[in-house]
Amino acid sequence: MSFLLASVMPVMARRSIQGKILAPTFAQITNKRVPNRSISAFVLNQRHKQCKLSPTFLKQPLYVSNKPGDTSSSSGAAYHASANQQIVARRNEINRQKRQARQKALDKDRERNLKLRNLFMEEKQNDSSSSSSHDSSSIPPMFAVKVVTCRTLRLELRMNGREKRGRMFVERPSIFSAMQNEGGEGEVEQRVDDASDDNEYACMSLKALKQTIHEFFRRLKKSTYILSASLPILDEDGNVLTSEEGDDDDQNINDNNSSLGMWRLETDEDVQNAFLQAEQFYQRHQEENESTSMKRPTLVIHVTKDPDAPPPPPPPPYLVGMPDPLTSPTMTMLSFYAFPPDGGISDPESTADQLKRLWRPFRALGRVYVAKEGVNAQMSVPTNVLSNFLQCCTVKPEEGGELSHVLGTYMENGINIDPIPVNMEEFQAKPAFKNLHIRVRSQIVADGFATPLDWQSAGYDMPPLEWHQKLKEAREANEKGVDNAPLPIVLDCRNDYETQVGKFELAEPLDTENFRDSWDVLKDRLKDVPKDAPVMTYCTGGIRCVKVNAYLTQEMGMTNVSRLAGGIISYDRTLNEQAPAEESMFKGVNYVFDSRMGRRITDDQLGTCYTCGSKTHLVSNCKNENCHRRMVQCENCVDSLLGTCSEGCKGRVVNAGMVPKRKGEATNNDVDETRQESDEVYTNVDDYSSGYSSSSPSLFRQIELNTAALLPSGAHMVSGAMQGSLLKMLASQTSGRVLEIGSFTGYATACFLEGAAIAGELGERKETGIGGREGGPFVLSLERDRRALGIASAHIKAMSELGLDEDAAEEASKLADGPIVDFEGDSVSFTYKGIAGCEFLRVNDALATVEEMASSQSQLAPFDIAFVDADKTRLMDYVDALASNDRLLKKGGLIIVDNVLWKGLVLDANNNGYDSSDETSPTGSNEEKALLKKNRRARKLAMKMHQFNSEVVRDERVEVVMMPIRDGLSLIRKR
Ligand SMILES: C[S@@+](CC[C@H](N)C(=O)[O-])C[C@H]1O[C@@H](n2cnc3c(N)ncnc32)[C@H](O)[C@@H]1O
Repeated sequence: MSFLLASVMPVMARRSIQGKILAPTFAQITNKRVPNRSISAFVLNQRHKQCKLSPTFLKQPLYVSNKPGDTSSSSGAAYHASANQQIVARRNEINRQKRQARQKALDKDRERNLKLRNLFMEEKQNDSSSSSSHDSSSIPPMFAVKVVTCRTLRLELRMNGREKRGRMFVERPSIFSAMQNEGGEGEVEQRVDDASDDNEYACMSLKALKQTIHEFFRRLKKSTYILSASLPILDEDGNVLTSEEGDDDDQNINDNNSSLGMWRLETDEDVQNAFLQAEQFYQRHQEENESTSMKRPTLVIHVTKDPDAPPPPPPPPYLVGMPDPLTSPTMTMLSFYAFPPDGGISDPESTADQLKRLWRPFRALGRVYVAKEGVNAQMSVPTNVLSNFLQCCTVKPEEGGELSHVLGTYMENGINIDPIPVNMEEFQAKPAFKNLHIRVRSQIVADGFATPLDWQSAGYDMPPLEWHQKLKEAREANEKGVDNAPLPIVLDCRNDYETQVGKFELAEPLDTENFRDSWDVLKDRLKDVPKDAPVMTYCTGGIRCVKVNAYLTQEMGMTNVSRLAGGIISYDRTLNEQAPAEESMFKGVNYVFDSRMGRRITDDQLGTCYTCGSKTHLVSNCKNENCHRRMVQCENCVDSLLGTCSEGCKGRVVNAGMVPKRKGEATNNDVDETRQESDEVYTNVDDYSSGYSSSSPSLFRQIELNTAALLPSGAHMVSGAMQGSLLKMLASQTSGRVLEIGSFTGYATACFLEGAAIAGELGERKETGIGGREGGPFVLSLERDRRALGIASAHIKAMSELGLDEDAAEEASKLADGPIVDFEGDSVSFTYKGIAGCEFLRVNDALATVEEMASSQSQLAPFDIAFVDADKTRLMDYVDALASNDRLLKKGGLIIVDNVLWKGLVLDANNNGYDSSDETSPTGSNEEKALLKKNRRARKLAMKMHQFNSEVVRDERVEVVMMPIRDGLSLIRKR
């Protein structure tokens, strides 16, 4: 009977089935206190112990270990790690090949440019030494070629600017002089055979000419065209006249109208003849004109659409007559997922490419995951092409469809379409998505299973109206107290923050922080429940319930399992469309995963404000970008805490120049539309200064996102964009040797490494090559937490292999799927841009290691910068160790200490000191002050920080500049 009781728990119950508090009040949070004395005793003991435990540093081998993790374990984590590794390996290989090809092209370009530059020099010399009589030996070593494209090609290939026409230079090999001298055109045929080695010259072969043209007009590669040539038309000063747009009428050229002085280039011989004619024309012109602007032989090449080329295949029927998506007045939000049968998708990479190609014409935006098991998409599509888009996803191959093996009938419950399209202006002001990201993942919903279940067998897919009826009946039976009625167990399979603001009546939240945690909760909840008990599950769009119900039926043997078809989104829409008079059984807000963060279904306020405990329906993310906590927060607290989650984060935003959103960036606001703020206007100088600082590369943002996903409680510790950019810039001004104390997830490490590489590239490269312990640009980062190190090293691995931009960010984004792979061993090393070394060292206690480094005679070359960002209670000890030894930190080197403003609380510490009477009787009428004072630990640490600041500024060995950036950064220069 207990499960029946649980299943009818009152909607507003504050405890979940796990007994967890649904949303802690501020008092609950701050009541978790650690007795003061035990903190300092613990620190002292640890330090004492760890000094003895940390002899490893000097024995560390200099080795590079990028080996993949152990996948021998049979756990779900191992399975996904191994699947992920395969994808990662493949992606890496593709990227490596792309990089190689890019590099090859660049090298070729560079070589060519160098050659041309030399030829120009030669030309100049010839010019100044040549006599006024123009013999063939004074012919400049380059031809000028004017390339003009025809109108059809321009339109077809959307060519613009310099792609329409342009001038290029091609080398004139010595063979040309020989041809001229030995009888001109008639000899050409013979010459070509003799000069087969010279076929790489654009003036000698059609292939080489086309290749050269492609280097300038890259889009031409996509079309079939013909080449024709003509001699230049000169004005009276000998300037080559530019043809007007439209001169190069396709018809004229296709007719090969020799009266226009053009001739087709179809063979190598044609090409050589054309260039010979250009040269003869040049010589004649030189002889006839004493002074002329024509500097070198010039040929005009006309590129025209080939009339005999096969016509392009007809567009698929769903594109025929499609309106221009850019003219759509609204955007429609939609979502769908598919689990194709028979082993799913055999090649997710190529399916992802196919989706990109097929969806490009619709100008759709969104986030799409493709994995072997299927596709999961959340998108915004211009409403005027919505029906075309839907057709593209579902139409059969015989009707021109290409996606029916992946989507089509395998799309569970079709496509969930939001009934109310978003006005385009509104959408642009606050875009739900900014791009179309189609990403390959090991799973479309990370579940943590060792082997995938059969997703085709996942219980009954209950239509929304039937679901509605069932819930109504259950509510009635519950109210009447009908004992024997088989009340269903209604399970809300979403995470805790989603259920906090809205759920179905009678539903029990699983209250997980992560979907992967669902299985233990389900086992526990249903352990005493008969196998045939009715279980109804739901989630936002239905995809998670496919997995939950597959688990319930296949792993737990439940026989009467159903799920809400299309999830809450479909329920909401169906009820509105088909039974608008019915009262919704879902109350509150349906949390959604785009920047809207929620759709309000009823006015009920189910959420409990994270900060004050009052009722609300608002969901937001903390405005402190280093925290970004997702939370339920009432309007009053949003106002008083300036959209942050705590006084600490508010302090950061107010007191420090931390990075709020950039100009034009989407905000993750609450669901109340009236509360949106303008992205265009800066209202404080911190926002303004970050908005007008150079933006950070994508990888850095991804490191923040990964940290928020994997180690959310520490997300605020990440240096962040503004501070990170400063660290990078400082490192770039030194010789690039940085000691970081406290790596965490590698944000600052990545910034320093970038700075070190810049320093390495600018400075004189050391004989030793790549920087390392013994010299050169090098970042050594110390950390004790293996989980953090696992993540940090994955980030730096992506950076060293793929750089800092989209590719690296995409690679790093895969980490967010988890699981966290703990760092194994003592150290790992990387090389960035072939010049800067980076090493993570796992230590027991960073201070002990630093002291050891300072006192030993190691081979370690001195550092330029030491970033002290680990434990905050022994800062002066770190400064002592670093200031006392020039072999560890150079004379004149920088010690950078983070968090010196301690959320602004150092002001209190400075003015009032720490008074323990505050603990029992907080004073002051101001609510903000009262809340602050409750945070005893923060205040004690602020006191410590204030003591450090006071001590270090008086220290004769150093000079201090304290910067109010982010949480306060002190630059301490060793005199
Ligand atoms: C504030 S975070 C570092 C953030 C990082 N520097 C960044 O900018 O992204 C502090 C890190 O120091 C580590 N840490 C704290 N005390 C330490 C100690 N005594 N020895 C080594 N690491 C320590 C913590 O595990 C944590 O990962």
